[in-house]
Amino acid sequence: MTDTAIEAAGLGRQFGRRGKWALFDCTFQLPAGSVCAIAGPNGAGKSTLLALVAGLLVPTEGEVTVFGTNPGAARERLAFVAQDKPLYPQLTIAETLRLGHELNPGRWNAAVAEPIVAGGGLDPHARIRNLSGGQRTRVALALALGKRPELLLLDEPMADLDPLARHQLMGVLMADAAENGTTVVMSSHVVAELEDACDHLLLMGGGRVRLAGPLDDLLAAHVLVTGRAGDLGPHTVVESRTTGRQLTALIRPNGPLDAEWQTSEPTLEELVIAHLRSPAAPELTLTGETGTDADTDTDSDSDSDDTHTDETDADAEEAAK
Ligand SMILES: Nc1ncnc2c1ncn2[C@@H]1O[C@H](COP(=O)(O)OP(=O)(O)OP(=O)(O)O)[C@@H](O)[C@H]1O
Repeated sequence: MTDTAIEAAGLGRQFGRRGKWALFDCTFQLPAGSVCAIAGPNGAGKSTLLALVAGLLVPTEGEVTVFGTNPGAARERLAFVAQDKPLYPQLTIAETLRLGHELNPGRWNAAVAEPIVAGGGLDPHARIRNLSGGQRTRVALALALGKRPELLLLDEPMADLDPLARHQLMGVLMADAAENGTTVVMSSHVVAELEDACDHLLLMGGGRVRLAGPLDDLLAAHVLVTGRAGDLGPHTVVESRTTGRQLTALIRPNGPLDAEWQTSEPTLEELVIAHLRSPAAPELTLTGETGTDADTDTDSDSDSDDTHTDETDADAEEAAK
């Protein structure tokens, strides 16, 4: 038994003949039972990280463990909804859920999976190939939750859902996670969507971890300051903008702030956007347990890895397992 759901140490992955690093030097810990948001710009390495944690990709360097073991050995305990939602197109929805049952003997819970499908008014006899993108997402989420995973990995799960479906399925996901203590890791570009749901944040950029830790601690480590343009002295400036004589900056205070600054705690959106605008800002990893932190300054290749990009029957089988 371990209290850590995911531990990555120096994790990295290269792709293609030119060996481009999609992810490198990735080190973080996620406590079991957390709901973690993964944010970051396109190409930041979010999907690569999720595929490594799911055991669908092998690291080029470093290591990742899931519940203290390698991801392959933890396969039964995790479910992964990949960005392209691989499912068998020729099966019906009912056959897909039956396959989920057969591939997860002793774990499968139809009472969780079936209402998710029914909630979208889907005909169980409809074939996957005839479903819309959002309808396929609903089936993929039903398959993942029906498996009763201890770790649920979701790569932009809500991207093709309408606002009502998004709201309803997010509610189902969070209620289910709270009831069962499921660890959830979810990437999204809609930061507002993550704010209410998540208690941990992993902000990626350029293949690296930029911010990692409990969300409240990360927010508390930053201050938005406004005042007459002046010296921010010993503080770490993540991003600053000047309008006339007025300066607005997101900083990490190193000591007391001069009383002349107006200060407030940033929202998640302000924190993420400031870091996205300033890719060279120092990284920050906080660990809730110890309260310690590490604050460090610090061509696309078309050769593809089939495991990661192609919608194959193997991917569909992975999704059902
Ligand atoms: N199979 C692959 N073959 C070659 N390069 C790849 C492959 N998969 C990812 N990459 C590259 O690795 C980098 C990270 O990609 P990844 O899909 O992990 O980013 P992401 O943060 O999920 O992006 P997005 O927000 O657009 O989904 C990108 O530069 C991408 O081109």
